[in-house]
Amino acid sequence: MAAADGEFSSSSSELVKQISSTTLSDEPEWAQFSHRVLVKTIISRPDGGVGLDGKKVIVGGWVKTGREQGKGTFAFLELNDGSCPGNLQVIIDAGVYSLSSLVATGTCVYVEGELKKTPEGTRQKVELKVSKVLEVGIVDSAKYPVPKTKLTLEFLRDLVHLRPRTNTISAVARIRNALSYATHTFFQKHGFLYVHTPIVTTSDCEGAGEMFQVTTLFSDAEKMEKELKENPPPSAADIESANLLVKEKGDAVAQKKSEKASKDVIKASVAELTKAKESLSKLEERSKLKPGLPQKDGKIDYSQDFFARQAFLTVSGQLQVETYACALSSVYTFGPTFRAEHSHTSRHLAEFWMIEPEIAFADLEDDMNCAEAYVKFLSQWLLDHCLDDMELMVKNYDKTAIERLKLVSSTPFERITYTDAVKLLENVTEKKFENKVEWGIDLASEHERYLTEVIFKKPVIVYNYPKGIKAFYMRLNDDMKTVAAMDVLVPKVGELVGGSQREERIDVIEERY
Ligand SMILES: NC(=O)C[C@H](N)C(=O)O
Repeated sequence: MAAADGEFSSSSSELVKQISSTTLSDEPEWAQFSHRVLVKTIISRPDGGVGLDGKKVIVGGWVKTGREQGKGTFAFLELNDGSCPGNLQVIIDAGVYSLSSLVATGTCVYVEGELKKTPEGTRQKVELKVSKVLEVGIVDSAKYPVPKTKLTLEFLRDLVHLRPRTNTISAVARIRNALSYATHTFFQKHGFLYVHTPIVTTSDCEGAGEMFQVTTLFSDAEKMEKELKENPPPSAADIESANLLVKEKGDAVAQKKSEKASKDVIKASVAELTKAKESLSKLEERSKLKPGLPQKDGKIDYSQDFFARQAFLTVSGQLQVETYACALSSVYTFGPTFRAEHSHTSRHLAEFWMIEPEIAFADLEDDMNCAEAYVKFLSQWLLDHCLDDMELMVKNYDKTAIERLKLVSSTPFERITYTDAVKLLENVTEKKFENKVEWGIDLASEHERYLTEVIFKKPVIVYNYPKGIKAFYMRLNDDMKTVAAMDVLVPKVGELVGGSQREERIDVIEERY
């Protein structure tokens, strides 16, 4: 196991070492599908871009800050294109373009120029001296709502179209992107197949949480109400007269027949009767329309819903992906999941993305090895690929984030049975837990964090949980009291991963279900 972990964590840092030790190209890296050079490929080079001194490039981005200088003879722009948190410093002479229309924060610019080494000691290693402004999307600085100053995340919720331009939201987007890519890289590298499980489903897994219902009954009912208002249903009198008309027309046909009228006359009379019958049945059909939700036996009639039964947004793709594991062997899902819990904490999101691997021909130890290797791989990946964004997180949100990534990526996780973990927690005297510790309880977040942060000071895997607090599909251990389940706990978060060995004995699972 240690060998496997070592392999995962070193492989991505090895890659970074290899990249940085190779000779840097002295040509800018032009984007493949847009006519420009990404800012990241200039300023994030190990030499800070110095090797590109004198090279012509085109860049595009949005001005973070801009200022006119030298009594309006030139302007400095800090240009960000989202490819990395850093900005490229851009200098434009007044002779090249009207400076006042470029300097407002948020202005979109697409410019051509030459990269120049900056004097020793300046923060930037290179800057762009613009020779031509190719495009400008101007901004009215009096109205632009995302100024240089920090805005609260709450406030940014109302600026949906502009918030990706803020340091925080763009860093989060890059970090999520990196973690998604790392997730696929990890599982693909280990031969797992990516399976898409349904987002709309009738299954609630093991009752993992409250579900959001997916239904068209409400919009159908609203449409119906509107329609009935515009076009009221027929009254009893309308139906009565339509009935009378059918009767009249029927009598007329009989009359014509008894008079032995010509074929054409009878045919015409029958056609009138058919018409009267059709309009009666239409009226009868419409008279059945009722506003509100369809009901049957005092309950909502889901047979009239879109799927002819109740459907929900998925809380977990596990049960569906298990069916694929029993045909394709090791598989994983990675997609959005939804929980309608009215608990508004950072631990309870209504919508989140979940990775659910299912490993064939494996036991709990394989499961723990996989979880540990995956968490280490992601941590190392962030250190290797998103250090600049993580530094922003450390500065503004979470002082120890990088320290913890280093710890998680490099330290073997402690493994302890639930029973031993409870014993350790029962012996704690220096702290009073809000929730009493005793064998059989579901460990609360305070217990999990105490184990990982105070007792072990590193990630911990707790395994073999009491069967009473775990799902029916987890394998019953020989002690008949615990199941082969495990949770990975990490400092400051608590539970990060949960998993188990599946019960393969049909009689045991049937009894527990
Ligand atoms: N809910 C969990 O965390 C357990 C996980 N679904 C499992 O596979 O065992």
